Amino acid sequence: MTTPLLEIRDLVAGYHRDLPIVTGASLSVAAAEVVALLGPNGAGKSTLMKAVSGLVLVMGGSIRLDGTELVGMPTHQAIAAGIGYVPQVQNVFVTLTIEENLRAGGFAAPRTVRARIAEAYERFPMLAQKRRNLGGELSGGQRQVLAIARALMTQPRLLLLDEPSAGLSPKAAQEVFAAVRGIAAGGVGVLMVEQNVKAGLAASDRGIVLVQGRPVLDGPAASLAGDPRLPRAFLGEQVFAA
Ligand SMILES: Nc1ncnc2c1ncn2[C@@H]1O[C@H](COP(=O)(O)OP(=O)(O)OP(=O)(O)O)[C@@H](O)[C@H]1O
Repeated sequence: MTTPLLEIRDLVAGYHRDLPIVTGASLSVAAAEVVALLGPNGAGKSTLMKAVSGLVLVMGGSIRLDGTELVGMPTHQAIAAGIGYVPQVQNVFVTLTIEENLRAGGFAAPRTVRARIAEAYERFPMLAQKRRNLGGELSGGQRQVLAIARALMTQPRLLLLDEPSAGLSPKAAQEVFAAVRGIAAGGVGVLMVEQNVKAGLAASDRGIVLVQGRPVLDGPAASLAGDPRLPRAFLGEQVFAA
């Protein structure tokens, strides 16, 4: 079997040493795969993403990207190793132009910024059209696209998206999901937290349900969408992986 792009084993992480939020999570993401990370409010989805990005305390376990251990790496090193992270809120600079936002996203690799911006404009023509507009002038969906394009400026191998469809109309959400599929088609692995279970799974290859800090279901998106254990897990019932 080939090594997955991201391999998390027995991860324990949180904000205080004596209060783990992620309580022993194991999961993987392959290159070119979109994985939806689902689960009830407070399950620890965002905390898990932050652990991969080096933004919270890791008390145990391992997080490997293409075999390289990320635990203990500061965020800038995790980015250099191939992690791209789009947080749920405040993910664009509202007082900077679109082009300045992209430039800021490429700070870690200044020599390739121009080429990356050209790529971003090719992938997302809307950003090229609005390059001189401020981030704060974009619609919600356009902001998400900018936030994703900004994260792509460092050419990540794994993209972590925290609720990219939050607050968007169904049409805008579909546009963001289409962009995500396009990015994965280029070989990038995507781990995406989603509250919108149906649309999130429809845009993903696989789904993982996190409850109280650990995955309780993990399977192909299409079969998980119709799995009766899915709503039960959200309601707090104990479910067991098949
Ligand atoms: N900065 C923080 N300091 C301390 N505790 C926090 C912090 N951020 C989140 N938590 C706690 O961690 C737990 C999990 O939060 P997290 O945001 O990871 O859940 P989630 O599954 O992403 O939920 P949601 O869908 O509501 O965003 C919650 O109990 C929350 O109160």
